[in-house]
Amino acid sequence: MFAKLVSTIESISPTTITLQVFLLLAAIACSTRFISGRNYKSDLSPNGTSWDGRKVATLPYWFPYFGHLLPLTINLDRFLQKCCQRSPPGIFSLKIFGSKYHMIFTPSLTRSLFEGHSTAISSDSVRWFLLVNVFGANKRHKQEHLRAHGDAHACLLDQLLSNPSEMLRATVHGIREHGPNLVSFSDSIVDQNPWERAAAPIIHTDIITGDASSVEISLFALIRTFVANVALPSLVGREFLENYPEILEDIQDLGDGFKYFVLGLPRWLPIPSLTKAHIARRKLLGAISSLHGALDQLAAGNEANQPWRDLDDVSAMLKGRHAIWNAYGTPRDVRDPSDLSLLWAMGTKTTNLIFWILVQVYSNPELIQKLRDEVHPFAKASQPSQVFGLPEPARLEINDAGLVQSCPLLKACLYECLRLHSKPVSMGTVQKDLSILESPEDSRSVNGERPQSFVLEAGDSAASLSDAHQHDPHYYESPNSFQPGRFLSSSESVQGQRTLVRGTLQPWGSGEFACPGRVFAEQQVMAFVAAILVLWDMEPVDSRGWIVPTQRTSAIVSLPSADIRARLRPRDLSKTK
Ligand code: HEM
Repeated sequence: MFAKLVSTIESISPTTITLQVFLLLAAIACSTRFISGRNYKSDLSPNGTSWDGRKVATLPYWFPYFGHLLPLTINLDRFLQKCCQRSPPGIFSLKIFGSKYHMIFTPSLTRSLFEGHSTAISSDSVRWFLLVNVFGANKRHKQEHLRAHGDAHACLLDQLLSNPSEMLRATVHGIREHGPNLVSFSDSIVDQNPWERAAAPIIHTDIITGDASSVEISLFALIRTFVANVALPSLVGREFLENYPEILEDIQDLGDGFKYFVLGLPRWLPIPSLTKAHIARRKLLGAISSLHGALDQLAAGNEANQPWRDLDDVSAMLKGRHAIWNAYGTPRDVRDPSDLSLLWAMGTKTTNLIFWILVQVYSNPELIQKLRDEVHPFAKASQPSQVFGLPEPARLEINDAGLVQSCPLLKACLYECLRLHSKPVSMGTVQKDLSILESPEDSRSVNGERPQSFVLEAGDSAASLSDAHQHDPHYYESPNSFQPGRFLSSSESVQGQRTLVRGTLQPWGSGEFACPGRVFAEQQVMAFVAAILVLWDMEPVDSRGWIVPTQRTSAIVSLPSADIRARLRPRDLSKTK
């Protein structure tokens, strides 16, 4: 009997085995697709005659257990976009590794979940997942992280949501000091500012006078490096950037590997941006660890160790969290990644956003004039008279509170750029069965039927895909064009101004988990943009005029897919009001 079995197996050629395995897999895939497709159709039809308490339909998939993993890995953005187009109810589910992920892209369903059920949804596991997978925390120390997290997060909120925060004051001080030196007109690398060196400057001279008249630069490189150089010291102190001059490249490399970290791809895969992201993360964590070591020395009453000398300008937020972690005995491999997540947030999201606003605004001469008129009372540039025949740099005054309170058009440009160029995501795990409800407005806009409610079960995960809503023509007319006016009220307020109306846009995420840096981010973006507007004229080098670059996805705020060259010249301040 045994001999017969062996001879039968031996008689099967490897080609036959491969074919049989292939046929078996194809049969499994086809039947999985058939069954999941049938379930999808039945879940899409109303629950009996009722639109209430519906199950969320899971999109059909081919492979059991892995579910939608493959198309998500191949092209995450494109796949999610197609899923949204296929899902009339504004919500759909995906299966990954046997778990259910509800994806919501209708504003009222998002609000109903993240604001209406904030106690029934937890972001702890998502937050921990990102801290481990993206920022390199040690997964064995989850309990230690959870013990200190409440206090460390409260310290962060306390500092970032206070108005004006210490970090905003430091940033505005930096903008005042360095804004007039965005480009220095110096052709010696030694005399150029770090942000100019990153932007490959070429100085153009006036044919008649022979004087330097404008500087040609790579705009994204200039703005990113300038903003980061001015803003990051408000968090980690100036010495951090002096001791680690390559920090911006490392933050950028970490950002480029973000999606691979999220997907949990192993380090050895031959993907160049994944390898670079690992190296960058190790260097960044090393730099933060060194700073924490110096803070430990100070806390123990000693001198800070080399290379640190003066840590007075390190933010109260960073020092406060450091003290909290010391009190809890939180291990280094949890606290360093936590601070890295902050450094990354500050070194990418606002820098990218400021670039997009400047490109959109400078490409519209009428808009730029309106903005300059609006910000004039709160961002004033003046030219001091020459001393001993030497030209003095322009002087800048900024009233950040005035900008935020009284410049609705500038704020509308900020929100319109967030709508066009950001992909905010809120995620959480459902803790107990719950039901989320669509608003009548959304049901009219999205599916033209009566409002529906959906049931989510404990243990499922849920995420809001605001990007789909941000480009939905049901909510935003001509959704791909830049129209800041859509965020302004149609009538004027008592003070004779139109006011900002954010409507259903939620660029900072939703509910309790929304971005804790939102107040600070909005204030600093407005201060940077206003300062550049009042100090600098800008024109594109491309003879076709300003061309807003296409975007490539980065976590939250997109990157331009290619940089653009622009010419900067200081504004003639004698002619401005
Ligand atoms: C244009 C600028 C920014 C945008 C569009 C933005 C947007 C977001 C979004 C959508 C989230 C996820 C919220 C959620 O889960 O619902 C988030 C989280 C976060 N953001 Fe921002 N953010 C910006 C700037 C900043 C800045 C400047 C900081 C720090 C100073 C910051 C710190 C954080 C932190 C720490 C979290 C995680 C919150 C948590 O773990 O609960 N963000 N941000």
